[in-house]
Formats: sequence, C-alpha cells, structure tokens
Amino acid sequence: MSELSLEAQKVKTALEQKNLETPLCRVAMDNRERKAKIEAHFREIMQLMELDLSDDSLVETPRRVAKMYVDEIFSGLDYHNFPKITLIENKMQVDEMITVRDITLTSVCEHHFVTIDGKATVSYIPKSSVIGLSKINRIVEFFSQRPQVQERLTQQILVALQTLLGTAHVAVSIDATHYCVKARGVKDATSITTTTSLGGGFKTNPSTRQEFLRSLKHY
Ligand SMILES: Nc1nc2c(ncn2[C@@H]2O[C@H](COP(=O)(O)OP(=O)(O)OP(=O)(O)O)[C@@H](O)[C@H]2O)c(=O)[nH]1
Ligand SMILES: [Zn+2]
Repeated sequence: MSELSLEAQKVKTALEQKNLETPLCRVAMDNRERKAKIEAHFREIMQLMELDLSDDSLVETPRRVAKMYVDEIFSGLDYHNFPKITLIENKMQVDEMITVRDITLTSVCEHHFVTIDGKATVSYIPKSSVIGLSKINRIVEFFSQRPQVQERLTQQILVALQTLLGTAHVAVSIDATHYCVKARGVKDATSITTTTSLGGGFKTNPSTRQEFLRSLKHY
C-alpha cells in the first residue's frame, strides 16, 4: 500500500485529535478481497429478499454494489483517496473572505444507508496561503463519500480546511435533504436540514459571522 500524502496525514491526525474522525475498525485487506466479500454478502441479502439472482438484470448487482461501495460512494473512508491539494502563496495579501457557494454534495446517511442530497457553502479568510478553488469542492466530496451524519460531515470539512490553510478562520454550512426522512420513515418530502460550523473570526467576530450568514441567503 502506498504512503499517504502529507496533506492526508495532517488532516487525519487533526480529526483524530479532535475526536471528529469517522468511527472505524480497520481490517487489513486489499480492496480486491474487500470487494469480493462485500459482493458475497450482498448476494446473500438479495437472496434473503427472495430475488432471483439468475435473472439477467439482477445477476451482476452484487458485484456492482461492491464496486460502488469501495471505489465510489465510500471511497472517502480511505485516505489514499484524499485529493491532491494545491496551495498558492498569498502574495496578493488577500485578507477578506473567499466564499465558494452551492457546492454539490451527495453523501450517504450512516443510519439507513440512503442518500443525503445537498449543497455546501465554504468561506475562509486567508493567512499565508490560498487554496486552489476546485480543491474545496474535492474536500467536500472526499468527506461526503463516507457513511455520514450531517453534523460530523460539516465539522470534518471545517477541520480539514483549517489544517490545510493554517488558519482557524473557516466557515462551512450545509443544506441537505435526507432520503431517510423523505423516502421512508416520517416521509417528509420538503424539510431541509442546515448545519453550520464556524471557526476563528467567523465564530468570535459578530460582523464576520454576519457576513458569512448573509452570504448563505443569496438563493
Ligand atoms: N442528527 C442527525 N440525525 C440523522 C441524520 N441522518 C439521519 N438521522 C436520524 O437518525 C435517527 C435514527 O433514529 P432511529 O429511531 O434509530 O431510526 P428509525 O426507527 O429508522 O427512525 P425514523 O427515521 O424516525 O423512522 C432518525 O431520527 C434519522 O432522522 C443526520 O445526518 N444527523
Ligand atoms: Zn438516515
């Protein structure tokens, strides 16, 4: 297994220190073996639901699900998939808020394993470096590709950016529809959950906080 990038190591350590890491029990296994086992278990789940696995539309489903879990929707459980981060020296001496709004976010509820569909807004006030804009989207995507609760997802994005940017002045807000609320259970098709995590001046300085919260009201 290749070494983790320095950025991935730093973010992982910061989350562990703050007790914000996703609860994990590591299993020493390569991804090929992991997918083979998930496929076998999923085949059994489908058989228990009395689905005919010899049907040509269903026969490949266990393999597809295993591949989707490991390589796609839960790929953020593996820090080897942490995005490459580009930091640029803040030669421009930007000391005002930079905001990326309406970042598409698709995650999975860890209680029911169904979709969380939302969008994130991220702001920060640079110190010595600014981050490549797309890297903010990629960090949101990395932590979304785990089984999640929205509160932890919001905090993980905040701490990752604080760690990489070397500043506490970061703010994250997520609006999301939980399909465990919409498509089952209470079956509320319209409610949206908002979670916000504020760091540094976004928490302590009322006008910075207001500027961020106002920026959320553009849509
Ligand atoms: N705080 C929080 N709760 C969540 C999130 N996603 C799902 N939940 C909630 O997790 C709870 C699990 O409650 P349980 O009573 O154990 O599960 P359940 O019987 O399926 O509950 P219902 O959804 O009410 O039918 C539910 O209230 C979900 O709405 C999330 O991101 N954050
Ligand atoms: Zn749920």
